[in-house]
Order: sequence, then structure tokens, then C-alpha cells
Amino acid sequence: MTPSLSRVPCTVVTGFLGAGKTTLLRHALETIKGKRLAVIVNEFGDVGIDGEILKSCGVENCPEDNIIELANGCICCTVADDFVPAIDKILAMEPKVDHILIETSGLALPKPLVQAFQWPSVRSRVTVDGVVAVVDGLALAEGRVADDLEALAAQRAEDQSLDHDDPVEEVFEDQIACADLVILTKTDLLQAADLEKARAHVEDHLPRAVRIVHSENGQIDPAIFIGLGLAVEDDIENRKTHHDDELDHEHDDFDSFVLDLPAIASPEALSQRIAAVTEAEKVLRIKGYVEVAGKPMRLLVQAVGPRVNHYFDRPWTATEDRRSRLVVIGEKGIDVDRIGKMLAA
Ligand SMILES: Nc1nc2c(ncn2[C@@H]2O[C@H](COP(=O)(O)OP(=O)(O)OP(=O)(O)O)[C@@H](O)[C@H]2O)c(=O)[nH]1
Repeated sequence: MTPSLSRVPCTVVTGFLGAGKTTLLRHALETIKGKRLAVIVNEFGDVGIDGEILKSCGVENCPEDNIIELANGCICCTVADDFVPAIDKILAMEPKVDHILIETSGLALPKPLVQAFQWPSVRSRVTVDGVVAVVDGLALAEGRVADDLEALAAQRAEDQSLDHDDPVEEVFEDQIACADLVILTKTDLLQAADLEKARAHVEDHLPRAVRIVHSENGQIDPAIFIGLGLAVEDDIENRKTHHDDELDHEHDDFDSFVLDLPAIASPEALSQRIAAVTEAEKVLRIKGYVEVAGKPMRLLVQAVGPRVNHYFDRPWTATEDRRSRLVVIGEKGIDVDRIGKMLAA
């Protein structure tokens, strides 16, 4: 189908847990001028961190009401239930929205989402402008999301029985398999050799020739990834992924839960406990807002693998519940009780 001028373009931003999708979108919201924007942000649990971060941009061309949060953790599995109503809501907005940005959760697969754009009721009104895969340069350089293919081949040669179906790597590969552009993040944390290693990892895992660009803290001109005009829904069947034959894709390789904590005394001590959890359990991502005793500001805490960041983002408002809630996402089988005890200690 030829893209029609009347169809609203949507950019799908995919990428593994903590790769830097929200950071990228935040910068895009702050810098795109002259377009009315809406965002669909999909994440785990009803803590709503990414939505809050994006709403706090306070930009005129994308007011808070234009940011819709889908807390089901996996937009690809609930397209009919959640995604289509969100699109309906956005298309009914006044003033009219010129461009939609969709941030999928870190475990979502972009292919089923893009396939939903083939449904007649969706296809007639919106089109996928492009699929952008955000990849975590630091995690790649540290070998946390994708195996070194040469090392793997050597291991396989030694042990023929080696069964390699790492769920983290499969999600990572499925995300970049659908990409029209790859944005390699956290380059500020990488020495030249590690940057080369991370790029090489992406290139090794990319099934097609796709441009790779770099980004530090989301600082990249949005014109590079918005307005690609590719109508990806017409090409998505050509992009092969690990999950193509699964009718019902379920994220049974991963677990997530929300943990309520009492007010904490020290952000540093909490960061140390979080880092200890990521060492002790196969935890991939922890994030949330935390109350620090005696402080009027709430603390935003983010951990991607063993790296923990925290900062006070804004004062608690008079009407909101001051509470500490963390979303924890890990590989299947993480010990929820143990993690709770370690974090609350
Ligand atoms: N140093 C550095 N940190 C970054 C960069 N991009 C993101 N981060 C940090 O990495 C953490 C995760 O970033 P997000 O933008 O929330 O990642 P995400 O992909 O939206 O995460 P999920 O939605 O949970 O999958 C945050 O603490 C960011 O501040 C970068 O380019 N450099």
C-alpha cells in the first residue's frame, strides 16, 4: 500500500531493558519543533516511571494528555486490547497529532506490534514511519545482552551438545531484526576499543544492512530517526525473528514484580543493596520512585544490570502518596522473597 498523506506516521522505538529508549524520547520531545506529538509508552507495572519522565518534559507540542501509558509490560501481546484503543484516543485528539512515538517495553517484540498496523482499521489511519532499535553500548561491550559470536562458535566446536537459546539474546536479536535504524547508546561510558566491540556485536547480529548511529544521553537529532516514511507494515513479514512461529508469544522466560519498601535512610546504601541484588540474582532492571526519610523530594532510582543511578527528580506533591515502589525485572526464576529481603535490609 502506498503511504497516504492522511495517515499519521508512527515511530516504533524498541530496545532491550534499560537501553536508553526513554532518554532518547525525552530528548526528541524537547527538540522536535513544529509537530504536534503523542506518545504511547509501554512498561511493566503501574509505577509508570517512563511516562512520568516523559510528562515531566512539559513541552507544549506534547502535553501530558498526549502521553498514554500502557502498563501491561508487553505491548506485542495485547495489541488488540490496549494498543488499538490508545491509537483511537490519539487520533481523536484536538489539535490533530502529526506524529506518534511508541516506546515499547524492554522485553516487547516489535514484530507483532508492527503487524497490527496491517489490520484494516489501523492501516487506513496510521502507518509505521520506521522501527528504531536502541541498543545499550555498555551492556554490549560488557557482554550482557549478546554473546560474542566467535567465542560462541569456539565453545560450540568444543562441545557439540551446547544448546544455545539465551532468552535475553533472543529478545535483543528479534528487536534489531526489525530495525530500520540502530541507535547505539551510552557511548560516553565507552573507550574507543569498547565502542568498536559494541558496534561489532550489533553488526554481527544484524540480519540486514542497517545504519548504526551513536548517542550520548539521548543527544541525537530526532530528524535522523523521525520522518523515515518507510511504511514498515508492508515489509515486516520479510524480517525474520526467533518468535515467528509462535502464535501466542508469552514472556515466560522473564519475571517481573513491584516491590513496596518503607522510606529509606540513604540513597547510597539503597544503591549498594540494589547492586548486590543484581550480583546475586539474574536481575536485569530495577527502577522506581523512593521516599527518603526527611526529604521533600522523591528519589528516582534506576539500575541496568549492575549499574545504579539515582537522583531527586521533584518534590512530592501534597496529593500524592509518598511511598517507595520499585519494579524489578529479571530472568525466570528470580527469588522474589530473597530480593525483597535484600532490598529492604
Ligand atoms: N551514561 C549514560 N547513561 C544513559 C544513556 N542513555 C540512558 N542512560 C541511563 O540508562 C538508564 C536507563 O535509561 P532509560 O532511557 O530509562 O532506558 P529504557 O530503554 O527506557 O529502559 P526500559 O524502558 O526500562 O527498558 C537511565 O539511568 C539513564 O539515565 C547514555 O547515553 N549514557
